[in-house]
Amino acid sequence: MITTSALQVRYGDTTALHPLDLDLPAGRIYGVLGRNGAGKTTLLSTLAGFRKPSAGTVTFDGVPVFDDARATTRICLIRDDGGLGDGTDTLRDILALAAMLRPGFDSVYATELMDRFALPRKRTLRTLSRGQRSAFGIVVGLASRADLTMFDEAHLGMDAPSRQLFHDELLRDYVRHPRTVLLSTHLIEEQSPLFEQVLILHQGRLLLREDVDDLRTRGVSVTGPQAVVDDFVFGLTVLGERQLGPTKEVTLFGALDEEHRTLARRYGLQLGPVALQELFIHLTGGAA
Ligand SMILES: Nc1ncnc2c1ncn2[C@@H]1O[C@H](COP(=O)(O)OP(=O)(O)OP(=O)(O)O)[C@@H](O)[C@H]1O
Repeated sequence: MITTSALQVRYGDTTALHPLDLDLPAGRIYGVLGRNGAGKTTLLSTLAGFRKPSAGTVTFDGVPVFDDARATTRICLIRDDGGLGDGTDTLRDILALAAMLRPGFDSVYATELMDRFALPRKRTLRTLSRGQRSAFGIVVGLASRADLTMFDEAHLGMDAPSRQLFHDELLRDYVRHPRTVLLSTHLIEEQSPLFEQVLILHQGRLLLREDVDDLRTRGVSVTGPQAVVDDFVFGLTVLGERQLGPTKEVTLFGALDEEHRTLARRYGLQLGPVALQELFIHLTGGAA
């Protein structure tokens, strides 16, 4: 269990995290969402013990994470910049170092992943492309098998097939070796199938924490002939709309009451799930 108590982080005059009390039980995959500057990187790097809290505490199974190897050897944070040295080491050397430092590191699995991502072991990190560097970070993050594994926008620059491989591998390895995973991302629709629970940060505060399945019920899409849909949604909170010829799809915020469900059936309107991204945009203040 990772626990924060009145955790606060300031950079000079900027408060990146307002006092935050959070318990994250082990053995789940959490999505950490938030707009630019919401505090995601600050939170993850503080949970990893990379950054000292300005106030409050972070503990992992009761051990303070900052400057305590009992906790930090069990935690792995992969950042969008890789964070794997100055770039002059070869991938082979970085993997050897990770194997030395991390008690759970699986070198056989790392080799398997290196092949699957087609990464060249003898090259230095700085000679890799952006996407290859990210893929290498993913290899280190997965093969570390750390009890708390965090990926902070770690997929940056990776192409769609590589990201798919990352997601498939994460789920496959998570089932074999359950651990706590935090994924910070702006690719909400793409990564949401991985999440069990979502944390939304907004302006340095925890705006929402909810199981993904519950979050999805906070909205509904309505599809049907334009005029009928327009009548139906009058007075309701519209998040977005799409038109395809005479058919219109409107995304609504809030669960529909029984009266509206009956009306929808009567008029032959289709009700469906809503994209998490649309809910996220609405909850964090709209597209403006
Ligand atoms: N080293 C720093 N010095 C001063 N302010 C900082 C520093 N790092 C972050 N901040 C500020 O703290 C706030 C939170 O930043 P953080 O990087 O945690 O956000 P984020 O949610 O990860 O954003 P993004 O999605 O853009 O990566 C922002 O207002 C940011 O400008």
